[in-house]
Amino acid sequence: MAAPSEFLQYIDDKADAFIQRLADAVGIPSISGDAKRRGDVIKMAKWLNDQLTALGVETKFVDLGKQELDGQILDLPPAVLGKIGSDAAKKTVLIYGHFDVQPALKSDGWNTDPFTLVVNKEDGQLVGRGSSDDKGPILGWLNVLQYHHENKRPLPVNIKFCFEGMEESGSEGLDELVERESKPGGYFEGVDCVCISDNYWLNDRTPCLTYGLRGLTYFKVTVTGPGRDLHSGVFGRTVHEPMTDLIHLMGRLVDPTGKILVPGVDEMVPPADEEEKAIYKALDYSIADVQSAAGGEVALSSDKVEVLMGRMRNPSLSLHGIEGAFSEPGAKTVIPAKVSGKFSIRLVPPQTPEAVDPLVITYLKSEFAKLNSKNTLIIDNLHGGKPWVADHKHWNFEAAKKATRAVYKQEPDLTREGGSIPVTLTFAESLGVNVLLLPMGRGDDGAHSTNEKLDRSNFIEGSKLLGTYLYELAAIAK
Ligand SMILES: NCC(=O)N[C@@H](Cc1c[nH]cn1)C(=O)O
Ligand SMILES: [Zn+2]
Ligand SMILES: [Zn+2]
Repeated sequence: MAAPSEFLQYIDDKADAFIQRLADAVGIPSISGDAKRRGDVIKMAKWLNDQLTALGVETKFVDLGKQELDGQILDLPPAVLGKIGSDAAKKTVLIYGHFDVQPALKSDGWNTDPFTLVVNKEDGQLVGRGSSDDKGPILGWLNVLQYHHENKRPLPVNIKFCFEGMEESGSEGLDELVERESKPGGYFEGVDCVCISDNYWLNDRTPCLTYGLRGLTYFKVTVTGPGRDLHSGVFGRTVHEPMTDLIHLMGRLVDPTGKILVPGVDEMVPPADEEEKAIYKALDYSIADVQSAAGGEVALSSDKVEVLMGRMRNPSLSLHGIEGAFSEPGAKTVIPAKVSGKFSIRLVPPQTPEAVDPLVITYLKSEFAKLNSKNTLIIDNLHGGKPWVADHKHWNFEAAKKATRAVYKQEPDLTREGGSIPVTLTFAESLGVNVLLLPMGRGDDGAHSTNEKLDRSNFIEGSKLLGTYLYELAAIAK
């Protein structure tokens, strides 16, 4: 069943109003990882709830409990659940998205205020934190709802919504909710398939459907010893310096070619055979794409297949930062008393946090022991999630393929994503249904980075895609 042309026209006609709504959403700095912004994440939950109810969705907030962050006990932002339609003759699709964002400061290198959406008339870019990850896609669903509500048109499928405000910080509390509500009599009872729009095309020209995500395990490694910060002229070469120990440990985790040095981690993953490599070779991707998205000529290899496998089917270990280190301008001659290094490992099947974490912990302890340092090592695992791979021949993917052809007049790439959305696997396992990732944004959107953007055409055509997918779902026999 093709989407009505009236729907497609409506999305074009309302484009400016939809962009204004995106500006309103971006204007709420809903940073889940910053204790000071927790009120804004909750404000964003309320904003989204108001939008949904105004468009005819029956909603409810679900309290997810409390969290300890930066030494404070904070309320977790509520999940926003919704449902619209209960026609037993129609399929029921569960839509997930997240309304929290990554931190962003103008001083990180943004050209404009991250929380004021800038509409660039020349190149059509909508610049602001969350424009692509994940407020734009969430609002794409609202755009679809608005057409049906305003024009009193029935939706082609029943929809259930699950929106959370902690995705960028480990989705605390969500797995329990999903597991509970997937049981008979639960909120998600009757769901036939799941759709998540929260990742990106591989490049800036070819839409894609995504059937895999990497998992994640995130560590904080603290080295402490001195009772307070010290003068390096007085204590240099006199005491064990926490930063020296930490840098040594961090330097033993991964080599400059990306090889993970923790014994057993890379080795868990079987090498790709020629048949699998052919999948990556066929994708519309080039070294120029990765370099243009990265903003520098920094690809690890000149072989496209190697680069794609590094992102899609191999694990990676990234060093993220050091808390407690001197990082201000100037030349302070300090020996920091306590420093915490942060790193994470992206996991691929068959890796799980349960299998990888002990290897990391044992290795860090043995490397630290070799230093004969009198400092203390503390290892914390902050959060984790398993990788996920789906059947891309399922009717859920078929519907999305048809929708992509209809809207973009292109065949979508089939990709595995390098990022992580831990709840995806929980949906797949708890509900026992197929999960599809249907991205709206492009590979160069700069999610998690400075000057994050969503192209106007991706927002508008992407809204058409999401609506058309619902019509194509309705047309396919289960
Ligand atoms: N768009 C999905 C995404 O960005 N997911 C995050 C999840 C995460 C986990 N810990 C912090 N963030 C990702 O980094 O992949
Ligand atoms: Zn996201
Ligand atoms: Zn993200």
